[in-house]
Amino acid sequence: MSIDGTSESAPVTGERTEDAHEGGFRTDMMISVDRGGPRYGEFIEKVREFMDRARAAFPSEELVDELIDELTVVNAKLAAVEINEWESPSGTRIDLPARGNITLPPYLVDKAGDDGVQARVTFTRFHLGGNNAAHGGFICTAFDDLLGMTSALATGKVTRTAYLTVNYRSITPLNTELTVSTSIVRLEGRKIFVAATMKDGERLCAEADGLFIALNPGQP
Ligand SMILES: CCCCCCCCCC(=O)SCCNC(=O)CCNC(=O)[C@H](O)C(C)(C)COP(=O)(O)OP(=O)(O)OC[C@H]1O[C@@H](n2cnc3c(N)ncnc32)[C@H](O)[C@@H]1OP(=O)(O)O
Repeated sequence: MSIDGTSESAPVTGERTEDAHEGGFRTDMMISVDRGGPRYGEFIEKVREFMDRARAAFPSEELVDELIDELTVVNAKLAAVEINEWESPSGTRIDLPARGNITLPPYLVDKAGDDGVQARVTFTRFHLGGNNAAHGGFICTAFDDLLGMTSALATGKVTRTAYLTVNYRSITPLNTELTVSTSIVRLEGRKIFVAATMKDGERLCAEADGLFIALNPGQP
């Protein structure tokens, strides 16, 4: 059944029409660790493995034909259970790496407080930039999400990125557990200045500084 229960194959709109929007990221994130059941995390890992394998594969024409048929079946099953962004397990399952959100590189949070976050992130073949190094855009994605989390925890408010500057200091390897540490630089009214590092052991791979803005009520 689709979001409104009227169509079996509604487009992926993410719209939520039955409730007024309270801000860029809803104040009630409708966090749950139950959605999708106890094996949902395993499902997400299979999807991530698929993304890695699709990126790495050189299939024959016959295999491509076969895969298209199989994926058509899988996509139809998922289309039949589409739901809005607020209630989807992907993004709200805080018990899973990166909240079960396949848009993000998988990370595990070790510490999260109002002064910063420490996490371990691992880039895989899907995140390849070139020559076995991570793509810079995915490094930025990891920083953006973990700094967004940092800003939210420091203020208790819904925030959005105003700017994010990333300096790539050395090669960021794939298939290696990297540590990300974030901190609050200063708070000025609605402005949250933040910073972060990403390291492979002691080696600095990348660092970031950013400004997040606490949204006003109703701000998109
Ligand atoms: C636990 C869950 C964790 C979830 C984490 C998710 C993280 C993901 C975060 C994102 O990726 S958000 C998506 C990317 N960002 C956007 O799409 C934001 C698009 N831009 C906007 O919506 C607005 O420009 C913004 C909300 C950032 C600011 O607009 P406002 O109208 O609210 O603020 P305003 O323009 O009045 O500026 C407020 C203050 O910030 C300053 N400011 C705003 N943008 C700035 C900028 N870019 N650079 C420097 N200063 C800036 C501005 O000068 C001013 O300073 P003062 O108060 O001192 O006068």
